[in-house]
Amino acid sequence: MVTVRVDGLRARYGGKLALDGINLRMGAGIHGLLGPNGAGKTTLMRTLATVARPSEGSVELLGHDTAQQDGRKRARRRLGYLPQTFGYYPGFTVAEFVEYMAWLKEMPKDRVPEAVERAIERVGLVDRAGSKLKKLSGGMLRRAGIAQAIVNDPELLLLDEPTAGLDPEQRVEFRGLLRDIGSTNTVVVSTHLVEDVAIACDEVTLFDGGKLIFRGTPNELAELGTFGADDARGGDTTLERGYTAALRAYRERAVA
Ligand SMILES: Nc1ncnc2c1ncn2[C@@H]1O[C@H](COP(=O)(O)OP(=O)(O)OP(=O)(O)O)[C@@H](O)[C@H]1O
Repeated sequence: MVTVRVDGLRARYGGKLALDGINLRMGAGIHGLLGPNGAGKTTLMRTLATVARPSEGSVELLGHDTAQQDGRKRARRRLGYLPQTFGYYPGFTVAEFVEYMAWLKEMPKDRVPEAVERAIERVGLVDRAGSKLKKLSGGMLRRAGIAQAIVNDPELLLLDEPTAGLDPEQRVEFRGLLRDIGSTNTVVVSTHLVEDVAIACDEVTLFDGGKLIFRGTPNELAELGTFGADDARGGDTTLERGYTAALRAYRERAVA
């Protein structure tokens, strides 16, 4: 089932196109968004989260047309979003923060306490549930951010650089959580880390300069790198070389 349907999406900041003619379909599973700085990943995430409005094109989420106010409202109740940088009240505890976000998502009141407890447990922060956010380490704060994103059991989960600041053990646990959620729901993860994509994602979408330049499985991206195995500049793994090869091929085509 298609849960994300994007057609002819353009996003402009002033005169600059941050996303240029994006067409995309996604369903259940884990989808990785890759690309160099400024490729447009965060802009796409913000658009899917309905925080940013497209300059052109249409975005349908879980069957709701986000051009309509009512469609955005309905979609928001069913999605979870971890922004790259997120605002919070530093004096809130982890539990208060997750509860507050559940309230913003208009969750039924009687479901909130159990949902908050479960979300905090799933990110491994039970022993810090009563700690103020300002006292948390960067990795713990990010886990609190993930907890608020999943508190409503979102059918569409959008995570912008979720592994930034997580240590290796937390990364492994986080990937387990992603697999769990991605087995039935749509998860979109933006990352700089090619290895995160290799291990966790079912599908990779690569962007450069606001354009979608590759879509396929991690294996298909890695295959692009097998021809440059002796070219150390392309990366240390076949996936890194595939990533570099896809970017180079696109840039060569764009110049020609
Ligand atoms: N608020 C803004 N005002 C003006 N330009 C912006 C704004 N936000 C993003 N841009 C521009 O839009 C383009 C896409 O940026 P975006 O943050 O979506 O890329 P990204 O792939 O997430 O990059 P990064 O990997 O560095 O986070 C860039 O050229 C960026 O400079």
